[in-house]
Amino acid sequence: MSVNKKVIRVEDLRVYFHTKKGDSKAVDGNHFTMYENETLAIVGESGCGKSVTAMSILGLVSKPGEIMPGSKIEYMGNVERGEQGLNLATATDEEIRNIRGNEISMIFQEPMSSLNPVIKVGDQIMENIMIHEDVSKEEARKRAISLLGDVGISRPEKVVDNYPFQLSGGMCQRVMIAMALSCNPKLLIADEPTTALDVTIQAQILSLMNKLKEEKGTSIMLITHDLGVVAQVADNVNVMYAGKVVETAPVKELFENPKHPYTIGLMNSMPSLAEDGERLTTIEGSVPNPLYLPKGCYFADRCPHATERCRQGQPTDTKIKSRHHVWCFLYENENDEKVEGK
Ligand SMILES: Nc1ncnc2c1ncn2[C@@H]1O[C@H](COP(=O)(O)OP(=O)(O)OP(=O)(O)O)[C@@H](O)[C@H]1O
Repeated sequence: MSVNKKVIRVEDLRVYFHTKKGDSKAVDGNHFTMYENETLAIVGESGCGKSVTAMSILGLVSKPGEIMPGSKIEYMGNVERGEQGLNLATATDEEIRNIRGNEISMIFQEPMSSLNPVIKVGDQIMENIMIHEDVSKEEARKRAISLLGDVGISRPEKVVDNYPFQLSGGMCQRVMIAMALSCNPKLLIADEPTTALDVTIQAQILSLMNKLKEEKGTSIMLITHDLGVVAQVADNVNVMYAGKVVETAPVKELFENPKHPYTIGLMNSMPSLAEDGERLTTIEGSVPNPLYLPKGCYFADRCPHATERCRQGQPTDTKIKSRHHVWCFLYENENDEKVEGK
């Protein structure tokens, strides 16, 4: 059991895109809890609903998308202020604006497209500080320089007056992180933050995120395809498939004792996890179209263990041990039996 405080609790989150062909169920019953001072990695193939989950927390789902009634994204930051938890799924735009960029902030994969090319990077950081806090321009500039230093930018007093195009991709990503950190967020959402960067910069950014968690107690959601990255920085992992979490566990437990056939498939297909000379396998088939989801387990068509039962109904939560849960019929009667092949 974690002793850390809860930062966000997601229950039955459903996000549908209402299209001409019908409802595309991008997220369909997602649930998880995030804690202070912990990094939760969300992994899964493209189209599994990772980014839409993040966008929901940030109140950035727009039409034709809709966070469906009954969904709960309870933000606990308010509880510390003596208020009730705020359900971000139903909060007003104003309530979300007060929190976004401030208590909850985000870094995206493409820093260049998130930074404004015609505004100096320092001014962009200062603006974010001044929107949320009552500080003078001088004070905000001092903070911007100090933040640029914190994220490992040398000569921050010079870089503060640079435009994004004068900086490399890695530097821009650091600027984005500085901006995301400018208001000491309780929750940082990082969506593939290192995918576009070379390995050296990637390692630096990941260690920066670790430092942030340890020093400030920030709760971090890391969205990634890369299980190698997960192994380096995550405390807990949610494996998502077709809009749902299919397995959740502390990182060491997940790597040592993966249960869901999809998790095992992902691990067997990761070059970064293979031993030298070990043959990589791929998971045949593809993620189902969220417009046409099957009646039973969404993974059944690709699963080597699928039975008729799996095609007829949805698996429910099986607890393997504390904080390790799996949604798979293989485990419904037995608590700790391994799937062959791992
Ligand atoms: N504006 C939209 N209209 C219709 N469907 C959408 C829209 N945005 C996202 N989707 C659908 O939602 C599903 C989940 O997308 P999402 O971007 O969350 O996946 P992801 O797991 O983050 O993938 P990736 O790793 O490629 O970023 C996808 O099937 C996608 O087609």
